[in-house]
Amino acid sequence: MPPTPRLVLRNVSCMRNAQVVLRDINFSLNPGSALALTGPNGSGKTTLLRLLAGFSRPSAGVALWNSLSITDPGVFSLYKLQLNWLSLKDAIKDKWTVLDNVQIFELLEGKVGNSQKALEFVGLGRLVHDKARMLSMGQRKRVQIARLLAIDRPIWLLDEPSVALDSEGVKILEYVIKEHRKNGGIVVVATHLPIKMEDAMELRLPQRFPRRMTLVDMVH
Ligand SMILES: Nc1ncnc2c1ncn2[C@@H]1O[C@H](COP(=O)(O)OP(=O)(O)OP(=O)(O)O)[C@@H](O)[C@H]1O
Repeated sequence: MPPTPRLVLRNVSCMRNAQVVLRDINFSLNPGSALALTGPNGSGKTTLLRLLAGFSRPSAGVALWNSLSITDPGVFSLYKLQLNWLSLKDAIKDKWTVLDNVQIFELLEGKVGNSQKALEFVGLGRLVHDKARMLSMGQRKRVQIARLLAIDRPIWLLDEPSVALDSEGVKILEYVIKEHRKNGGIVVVATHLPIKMEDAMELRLPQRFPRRMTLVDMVH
């Protein structure tokens, strides 16, 4: 018997403001697998990530973790401890040091000793004692990647993780995703920018509303 997929979306649809945002989405993710969510602005990538995080419920269909519905209260309290969430809202406290901004997540996780190493790994070793307000946008994104490493939970849900990263930062991101998958982690990335993830599935969400033809469409 093949193993039960860890994460499954079955016939999932989602309505927002009386409009269908997602229609009949199906996929399964096993330990070590990755999914790239792509599609135009407004096609529902973040909405789908939020469903996977259990932040909202599907209007139809079901999201399963180990065959259990993730939105059932008893299941969600365990499932949420499996998740690492990275989004454009970085939850970085400007008045805290760079190290504190990672360490607080590690401490809340009941762990110690990972934050400094994680920050060094993402290239912020020299800045650990600086206030976070000094960081550039790309450095703030690196802090978020350091949190992924310091907390080290199995399911990573990443919304536009490479925005603002330079080419070295993108390579670091690709490397940590690869290592996480080698250790049996699952990675779901919503992105407009190419991120190399070997053997990743791609789900391209369709344009929600047919657009009028633009000058760019006419040229092509
Ligand atoms: N809470 C909400 N209430 C109403 N509509 C919403 C809500 N969240 C998202 N939407 C709508 O759902 C659609 C999909 O939004 P979503 O943010 O998921 O798209 P996206 O593919 O992530 O877009 P982008 O590439 O611009 O980040 C949009 O039309 C958006 O306006």
